Amino acid sequence: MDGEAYAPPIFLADPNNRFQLIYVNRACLNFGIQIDAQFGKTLTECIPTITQDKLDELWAKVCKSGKATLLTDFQKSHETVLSIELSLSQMVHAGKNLMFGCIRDTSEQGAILHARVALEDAQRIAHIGSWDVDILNDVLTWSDETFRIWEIDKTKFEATFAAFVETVHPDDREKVVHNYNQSLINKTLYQVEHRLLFPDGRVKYIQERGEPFYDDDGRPIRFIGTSLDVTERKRFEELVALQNHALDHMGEAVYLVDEDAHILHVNNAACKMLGYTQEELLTRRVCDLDPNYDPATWHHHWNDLLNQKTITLETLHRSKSGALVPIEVNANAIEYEGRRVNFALVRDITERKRIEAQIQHQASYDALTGLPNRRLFGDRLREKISTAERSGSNVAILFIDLDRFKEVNDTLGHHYGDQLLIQAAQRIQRCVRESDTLARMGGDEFVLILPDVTEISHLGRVAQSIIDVMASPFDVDSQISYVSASIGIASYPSDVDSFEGLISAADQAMYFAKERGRNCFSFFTPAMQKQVQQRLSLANDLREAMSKDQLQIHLQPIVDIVSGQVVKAEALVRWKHPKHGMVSPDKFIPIAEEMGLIHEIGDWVFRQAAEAMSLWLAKATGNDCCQISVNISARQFMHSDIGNSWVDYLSAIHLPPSHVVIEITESLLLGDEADVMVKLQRLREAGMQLALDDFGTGYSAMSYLKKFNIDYLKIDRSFVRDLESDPNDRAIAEAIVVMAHRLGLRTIAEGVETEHQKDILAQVGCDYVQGYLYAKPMPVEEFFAFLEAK
Ligand SMILES: Nc1nc2c(ncn2[C@@H]2O[C@@H]3COP(=O)(O)O[C@H]4[C@@H](O)[C@H](n5cnc6c(=O)[nH]c(N)nc65)O[C@@H]4COP(=O)(O)O[C@H]3[C@H]2O)c(=O)[nH]1
Repeated sequence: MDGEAYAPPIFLADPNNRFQLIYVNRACLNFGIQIDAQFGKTLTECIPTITQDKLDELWAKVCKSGKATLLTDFQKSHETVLSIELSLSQMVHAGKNLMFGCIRDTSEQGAILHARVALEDAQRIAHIGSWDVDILNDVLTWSDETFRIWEIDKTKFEATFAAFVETVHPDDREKVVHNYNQSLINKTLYQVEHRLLFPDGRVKYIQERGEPFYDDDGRPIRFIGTSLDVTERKRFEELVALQNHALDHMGEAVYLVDEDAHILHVNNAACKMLGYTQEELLTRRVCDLDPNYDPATWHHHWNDLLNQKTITLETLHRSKSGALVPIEVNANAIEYEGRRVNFALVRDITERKRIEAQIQHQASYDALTGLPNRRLFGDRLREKISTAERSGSNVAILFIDLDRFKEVNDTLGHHYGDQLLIQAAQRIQRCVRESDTLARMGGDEFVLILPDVTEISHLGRVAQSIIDVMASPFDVDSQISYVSASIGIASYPSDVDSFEGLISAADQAMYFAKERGRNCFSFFTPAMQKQVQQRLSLANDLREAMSKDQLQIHLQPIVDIVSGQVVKAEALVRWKHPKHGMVSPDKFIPIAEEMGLIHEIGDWVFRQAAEAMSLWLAKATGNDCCQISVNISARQFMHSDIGNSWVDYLSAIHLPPSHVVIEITESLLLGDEADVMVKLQRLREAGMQLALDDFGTGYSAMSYLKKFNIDYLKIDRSFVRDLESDPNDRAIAEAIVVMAHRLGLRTIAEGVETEHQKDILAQVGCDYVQGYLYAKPMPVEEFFAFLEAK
């Protein structure tokens, strides 16, 4: 292509010949002015929009000021009309003054201008600048927007690549240059993200993209590209990253779930809770994790959520290992750009569930034995009763109370008692069927529910087997003890027709078994009801017995077996009940113990006995070694400060303590040795003596006798009773006496009713005798009369 192709269209016209065209160049041909065919035409014929007058006017202007311009339209072709600018001047050619004209297509320039303005606007709006590197000349051209993004004054910028690099954040320069060079070398797209650091400390994020151009020899000549200000996007991304970071560091799991239960997002806590990776969870639906949701129930749940906006529920999610994790879900329906999602906060409530279960267990089970407690027993019994009602069957309960447990507990300590209860529970459990319920009602009371009882004899067999398993000794920390069981049996509906009635009936039957001598069972009978009521009313009346002077002491003489002299007396309490007459201490002492009245009663008996002794001393002639003995129960001894108050009292009434004997039972010596020792020692140091009551019936551990400085052994009535007929009892009595004497103790035989018994006791060397043979216990006045009569 020659140079004219790029030259602007120019012409020469003769002003003196109606502006006839005398020259047009080839650019005019391209422009649409046909020179060959049209040569010799006037300018107005070629460009009809210019009139002759207008040309004259323009020529006059050229002649005057050297140049003139005209904007007009030009019908280039049938369809195209151009806006053209004619730049006119004069030129002398061949002695003629000619009009020289240059034509410029302003319509194209306008379009370019318009396009450039539009591009600038677009760049400004989009924050995209453009740049162009002329590599050969190291000239960098920036668009206006690039300058704006860079916040650089056009006029003050040295437009080179090096100058551009200088504008980049120092930490990012290396990366920018590296990427630029790599792109040039590899002929690849240039992409980089870098920062601009402004003098005031602000930072902008720029994303650059560019493309290198090469000449035919492969040399890079040009590099053009764009710069996008991504600061806002970056800040948003940072914010999103921060939010994700925060979500990932939340203790609670977060799920984002769509309408179809697809998991859209989960945080770290969710992954950790279920053992899945985030990718794994994002391929799952809630229905895949939650056994409580299938697509239908999920849909239902979704609708509820949309209605209520927020729902809190408990469910289970299966972890990767297959374990079910109990969770609490706080689901929130949220809408984002028309899309509804469930933003759920999910908490692992395994620990809470465990504690709840534990509390539930504690509320229903006895902590010591692990058996159902009174509450659960109640629920189960009600359940069995209603089943029995429907099926017409019988439900029985066995009320089991451990005999002498309180004594063991008081004397051997609570730890011992607890361990014994555990062992007892295990033993009873061995006697029952799977369908039976054994519960602990508290203390030493157990109850057994036996549903579907068809044969009453079965109940007896179960009760007996329980009694049998209790017979073997209990061994706790190598300390042996014996505890038996008393059992009461009642059935629904054959004995009673209510829940409460059944429990009370079995309880009454159990008391009856106790009264029958313990270690046995009793079936409920209506007569028991009456007895229990009596017992209850006794308990009520006992509270007032002291204040209403209904208690008395009776004295029973104790006789020296050799001299036949009354040398001692035992004080035995009596209750003269206004309605029931004399109530035996065997009946009311246990009630007093249960009610805590034993201390008051015991103190009162002691003082009465001490006063009686003082009187006896005052009346005695030459028998100043006489003594009075007072019973003290293990409970009374363990839970009171008897030593000091009694010693004080004796000194207040001027009675030498040597005239008092305290009768204790063997069980007392098995307890907290140190405490018992101290208390007993205090009594002995004060001068009182100690007698061990009911010897032979309990533990009969000889070692205690010496250790606790016992003075008298009282041979129990049960050995004395059959002395005449049972050679064993005689042997036992003799053994006790021999052993006691060896240890320096003296013996008192209780319950001596016949001369023959007395003779045998004398033969075996017993020291003292007490019993109906001499006298029954009698009021104090009678006792003195009895003494005088002798
Ligand atoms: N069959 C028969 N019985 C005889 C004979 N000689 C005496 N007895 C009875 O045997 C019991 C002897 O008292 P214990 O073994 O200490 O047994 C006493 C004692 O353990 C307790 N007790 C009585 N008074 C008190 C007291 O003030 N405090 C305490 N803690 N317990 C007492 O009540 C138990 C029963 O006392 P009691 O009914 O007075 O019964 C007395 C007495 O009346 C006899 O020859 N034949």
